[in-house]
Amino acid sequence: MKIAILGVGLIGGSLALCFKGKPNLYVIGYSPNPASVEKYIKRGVVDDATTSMEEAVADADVIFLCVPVGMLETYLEKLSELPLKKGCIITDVGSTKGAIDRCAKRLALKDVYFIGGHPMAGSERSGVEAASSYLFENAYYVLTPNEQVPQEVYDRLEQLLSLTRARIIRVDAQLHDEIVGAVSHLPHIIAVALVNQVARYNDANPLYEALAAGGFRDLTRIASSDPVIWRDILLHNKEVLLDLLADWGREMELFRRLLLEEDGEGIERQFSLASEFRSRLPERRRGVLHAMLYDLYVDVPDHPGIIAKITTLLSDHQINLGNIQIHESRADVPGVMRLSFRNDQDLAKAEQLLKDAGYTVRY
Ligand SMILES: NC(=O)c1ccc[n+]([C@@H]2O[C@H](COP(=O)([O-])OP(=O)(O)OC[C@H]3O[C@@H](n4cnc5c(N)ncnc54)[C@H](O)[C@@H]3O)[C@@H](O)[C@H]2O)c1
Ligand SMILES: O=C(O)C(=O)C[C@]1(C(=O)O)C=C[C@@H](O)C=C1
Repeated sequence: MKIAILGVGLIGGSLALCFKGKPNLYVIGYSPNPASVEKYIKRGVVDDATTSMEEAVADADVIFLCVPVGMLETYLEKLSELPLKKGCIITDVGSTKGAIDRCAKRLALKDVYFIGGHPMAGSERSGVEAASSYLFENAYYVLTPNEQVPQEVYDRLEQLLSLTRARIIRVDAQLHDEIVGAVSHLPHIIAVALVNQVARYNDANPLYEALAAGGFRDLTRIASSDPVIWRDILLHNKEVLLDLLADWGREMELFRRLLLEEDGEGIERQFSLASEFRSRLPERRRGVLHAMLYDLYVDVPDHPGIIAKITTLLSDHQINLGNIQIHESRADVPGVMRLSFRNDQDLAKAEQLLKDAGYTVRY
């Protein structure tokens, strides 16, 4: 089976890594940029790569469009003019589904099929450098086939996507945009607006930055997401987001009123309601981010070589580190290192070792 991936970035690269090396699968990547093509090959995420879209899609059984949402329609239009293998499935990974779904209907493709797709997994990072074969593990992967897609075709794509170890779910394209607007797009807007609000205060007094601790960081990780990717997503879900922002204004107004009236009970009620709903959210046991479930934090003094000391201690005891992050590393300020492990046993072993070595360990 030949799989063509157009745009081998975070998502395209992660898909490629899920497929590459599997029996009877051949993965070819496409980018108009020769330097990107070279990079895909050098990093070994694809079997081959090319700057020719014609070559990438010729005889392909499945084509994945993994470019920014704003480019998807242009790509689909280009594909509709190329000779493709009969029965070929074209799918995308865009974070909005309505517009591309309407485009596919308009193009009325012949002998090939379009099925919209959207893996509900990602990161604030972008580019093939951030790709991982674990990215989709246990995450939901939405497919939005229209009524013209035969069941057999849908099943073929579903079977291929089972290699991502994601949970495939079928959703209407418009409903997808409404729900994902609320659980993904609106949160990105809020994170960015909050960071920008604080950044303005920080211009006048840099103490804001110094005191921005866990709460601010937890809530705003996604504010570091790629500006172009998110420009396109927001513009392609405009109507839904305008309604959601109006609703958000009402949520904020409620808090304003509770404060003005010094309604402590009302404030408590809001926190209890939120906590109750949040505790019901399914745990996101997925690949790279799955490692978050096995995280611990170590306070690290500002000593030269401290990172090497900790990682050597762990590797000397055969403990595999999934990920490592330094949260603060300014001179004279103790830092916090986040260590992510792949399983419970490694986490427990690491905790004991680090404590025995005199480090302060927290969850
Ligand atoms: N980032 C996420 O968390 C996430 C999650 C699910 C779906 N998506 C969707 O996946 C798609 C890709 O996003 P990503 O996060 O992998 O981004 P990315 O920036 O990592 O990858 C985008 C790819 O498209 C290519 N590209 C960019 N502009 C192009 C252009 N003008 N012409 C041709 N190629 C171009 C880039 O070279 C890169 O290979 C988007 O449609 C996005 O909405 C993103
Ligand atoms: O985890 C993140 O960083 C993400 O932004 C992932 C996320 C999300 O909002 O959940 C972002 C965009 C996608 O289309 C799907 C998933």
